[in-house]
Amino acid sequence: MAYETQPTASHFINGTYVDDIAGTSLPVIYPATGKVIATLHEATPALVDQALAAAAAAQIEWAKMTGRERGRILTDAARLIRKRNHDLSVLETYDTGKPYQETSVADASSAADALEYFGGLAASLTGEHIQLGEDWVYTVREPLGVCVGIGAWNYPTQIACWKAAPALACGNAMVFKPSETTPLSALKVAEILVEAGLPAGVFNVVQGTGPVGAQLIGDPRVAKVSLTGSVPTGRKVYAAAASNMKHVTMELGGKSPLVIFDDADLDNAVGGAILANFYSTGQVCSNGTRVFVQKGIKDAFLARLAERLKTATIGDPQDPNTIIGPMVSARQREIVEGYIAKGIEEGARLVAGGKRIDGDGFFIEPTIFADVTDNMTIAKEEIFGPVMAVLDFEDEAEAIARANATEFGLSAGVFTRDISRAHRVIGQIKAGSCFINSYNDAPVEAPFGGSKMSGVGRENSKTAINHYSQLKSVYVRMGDVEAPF
Ligand SMILES: NC(=O)c1ccc[n+]([C@@H]2O[C@H](COP(=O)([O-])OP(=O)(O)OC[C@H]3O[C@@H](n4cnc5c(N)ncnc54)[C@H](O)[C@@H]3O)[C@@H](O)[C@H]2O)c1
Ligand SMILES: CCCCC=O
Repeated sequence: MAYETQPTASHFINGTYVDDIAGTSLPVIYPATGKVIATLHEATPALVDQALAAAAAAQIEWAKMTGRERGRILTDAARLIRKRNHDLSVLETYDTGKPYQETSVADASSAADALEYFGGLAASLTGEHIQLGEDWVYTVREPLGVCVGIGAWNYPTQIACWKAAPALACGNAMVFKPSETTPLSALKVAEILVEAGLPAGVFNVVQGTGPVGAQLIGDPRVAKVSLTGSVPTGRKVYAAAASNMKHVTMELGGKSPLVIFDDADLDNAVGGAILANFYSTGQVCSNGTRVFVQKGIKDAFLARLAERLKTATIGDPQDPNTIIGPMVSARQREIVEGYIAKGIEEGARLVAGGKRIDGDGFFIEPTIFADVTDNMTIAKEEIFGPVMAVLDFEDEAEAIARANATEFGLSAGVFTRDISRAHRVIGQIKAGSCFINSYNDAPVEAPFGGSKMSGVGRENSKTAINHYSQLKSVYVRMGDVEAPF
């Protein structure tokens, strides 16, 4: 990769880049060309052990610092990230294939938001005083210890910081394992944190596939595991963590509903459906991929959608004019193609896209199916690609029942001008992150996460602090102890 600010080795442990060529080779493929742009190595068991030992040692001193001191380092790192937004966005685009037009506004900047927000909170993380007559209890908010973060490939920089920022603010240390598909960006986050003053060992990055993640989770030094990934991986990670009673946060997949009523503003509804399906080439966990459109607006909705889709430039993701980039990998594109074939086979009406775009990169056309029914595979399973399923509905009660008929519960959206109906509908949908006349906003100030099979716990907001700290209660008796004998 002809890119001067790329990371210089595979892992970042104890404040510095390290490598061990004994680890299995991990080629990094640029999704837009299919070419190998870097070759990293998976962490060997010895390197994983080294990272955990560094984290365990560093955490003790890090937790002794005041919240204000810890917060200042995190906010300084946020400033550095913002200053280097261009370079980090170029790197994120190499890592993921997502268009620079997106990475330059949504990835490094979202990471900086998290560091800034939790850096700001760090000084105010306190316990409370509970008066009980003349006795009293005080609580102390303590860090958990060493936390493990495991990332998916769609938002590598953001995921690293959504996990690291609250963890570090609370006085924990972290070992982060990025997805093996997108290993580059988290290394730059580690480098910047150290440049901002983070003590060596507090944030470490090790590369690898599932077994590296499994070694991290199984280690007795680890107190908490936060995973962003698919439901099948979530089941394994949750089970492994549960056997040793570790804390968990699970940010998993979804098949979220977006309900568009007849009275919705047409262009806003179409815009919402675009944001809910084609951003990041459809590789967004919270995407509203089941688009329920009320019968009266359906034809106008599909026509306007088709018109707007024609204006989406597909191509070189480093070109600032490109709107839709490639899928992250050849494998992910094959999965998406499999779903498109299934949609056609099961009788959905293909109204746009559906084909791979010839060339070396992993490009595929943004795809829209209409006349989709609830029992079709494309309406039931997470595709994680640019495939929108449009389903018809008649009335509100039907839309709510069908929206909830899924094992997932990550997100949901509703478009209507009737604000009472908007709240009534969202109030009945079982999902963690919901939108009214909008879609896929994820400000750091608001909790983010899913219900049902989509996850456990929440990232972002003050709530995340509860997932990276625990309370110690101390009872103080002012009088004599009355014992039974
Ligand atoms: N809810 C959210 O916030 C959110 C955000 C982004 C992506 N996702 C979900 O992530 C999925 C796509 O990402 P993906 O394909 O990288 O997911 P994945 O489940 O295949 O992998 C996620 C991570 O888990 C690791 N892993 C795999 N097996 C493991 C094991 N046994 N032990 C420990 N770690 C293991 C992988 O190496 C990777 O780093 C989608 O389902 C998407 O919805 C969810
Ligand atoms: C909108 C941010 C979603 C993160 C998950 O993929």
